[in-house]
Amino acid sequence: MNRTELQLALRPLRFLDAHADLPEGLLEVRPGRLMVWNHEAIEEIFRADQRLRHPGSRSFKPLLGSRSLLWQDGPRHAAYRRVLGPPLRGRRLAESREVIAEATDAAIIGLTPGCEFAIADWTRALTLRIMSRILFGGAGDDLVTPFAEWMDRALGSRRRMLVYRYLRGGLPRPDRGLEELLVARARESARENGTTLAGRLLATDSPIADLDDGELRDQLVSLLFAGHETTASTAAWAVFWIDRHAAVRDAVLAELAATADDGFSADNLPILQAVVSETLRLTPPVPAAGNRVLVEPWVFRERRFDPGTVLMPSIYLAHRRADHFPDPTRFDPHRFLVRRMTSQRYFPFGGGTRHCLGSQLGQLEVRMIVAALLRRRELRSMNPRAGEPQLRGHAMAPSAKLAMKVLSCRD
Ligand code: HEM
Repeated sequence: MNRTELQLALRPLRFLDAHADLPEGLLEVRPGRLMVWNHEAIEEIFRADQRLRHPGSRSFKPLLGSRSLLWQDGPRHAAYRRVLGPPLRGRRLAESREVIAEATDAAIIGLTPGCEFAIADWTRALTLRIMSRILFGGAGDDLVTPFAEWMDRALGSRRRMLVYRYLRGGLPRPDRGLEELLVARARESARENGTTLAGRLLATDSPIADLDDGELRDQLVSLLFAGHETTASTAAWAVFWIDRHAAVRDAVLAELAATADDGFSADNLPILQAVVSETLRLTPPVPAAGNRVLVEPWVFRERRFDPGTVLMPSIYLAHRRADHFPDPTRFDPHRFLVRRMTSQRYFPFGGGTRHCLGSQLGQLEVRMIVAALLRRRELRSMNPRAGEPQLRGHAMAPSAKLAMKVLSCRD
């Protein structure tokens, strides 16, 4: 490992901030490994995505499994997207609305006046329950609790994560008992309720119905992981940013007071949606999209990159370019009300053939959680300095120390 890689591993955000102004938007971390945030290069990479390889990160492969759809390529990957994509977008999202509303309702009841709670833990527990119900049809404490404990063991401490990554060959797998429980729950759900995500994965007419237990396990873990950590961080950051900006809070509250919409329609709640978009810009839960590996030579601005070069699209750096986002470190949802962002400059959900399958579901959850919280509780941050951007695993998540206090109930 060279000096640059060491700095990136030990102090990733400080390292990224120090390079944000590099005009070319490219940085060779070591020979054959390129961080990319130049918008023209990003456009080329996402356009060529089908011809690139997506091998996944060394540390996450043991966690999610070597056959996770996150690093499959070719027809098998396309089949996964055909099966999982439709229920997670468009009108079919209405099927998840009740699940999100019920789970959020139950979580808010526990927030009584005077209580202080860690916002990131609270949103994480909630979004894991939601994802578990969408996947299996039931939240199941026997499954959700050990899953959350395992995630915390793997990602809860940056120091521990570095030890796993560099000394133990990757993040830890869950206990065998939990893996077996996940698989059994999925097969049971598919027998009883074909409309769950597990039911769709295992439907007899699905192009991937031949899944063996090992490959099924990898997809269940991947969906639970990708579907809750990211959404939880976004919701927690959104609550934090709203708390820090009184004018934004007032504007969102006024918008909510003028409609009965629970957050389902972004069109009815443009200011709340702008808050979600700006949260995803300034504190993107996934700071770098998945690694891409060149299969053919690539020439960009007269520089030639050989096959085998690993490209790392940096969402964090692209979102902090001052020429694209004036005063980039300022939280300003207004930018999303006056301008349409292009997908090479703003890509919190990645792009190309790997564009996040849950982008619409994730934003829906965040809107509904934030809308319900603001409507029903008056909150204040107890220690805003703990809201300093930081990483949990590879993801950006507020510190477990960031606490909110319930000042009063509004319902
Ligand atoms: C605000 C919430 C979320 C954010 C910011 C987010 C972000 C991302 C990003 C950056 C990628 C990588 C894309 C790339 O490499 O180009 C990704 C992939 C993925 N996400 Fe999300 N995600 C979110 C919510 C969800 C949810 C709710 C699900 C639920 C199913 C989900 C499922 C996936 C899957 C399956 C992939 C892999 C897609 C593929 O490789 O074909 N995500 N997400």
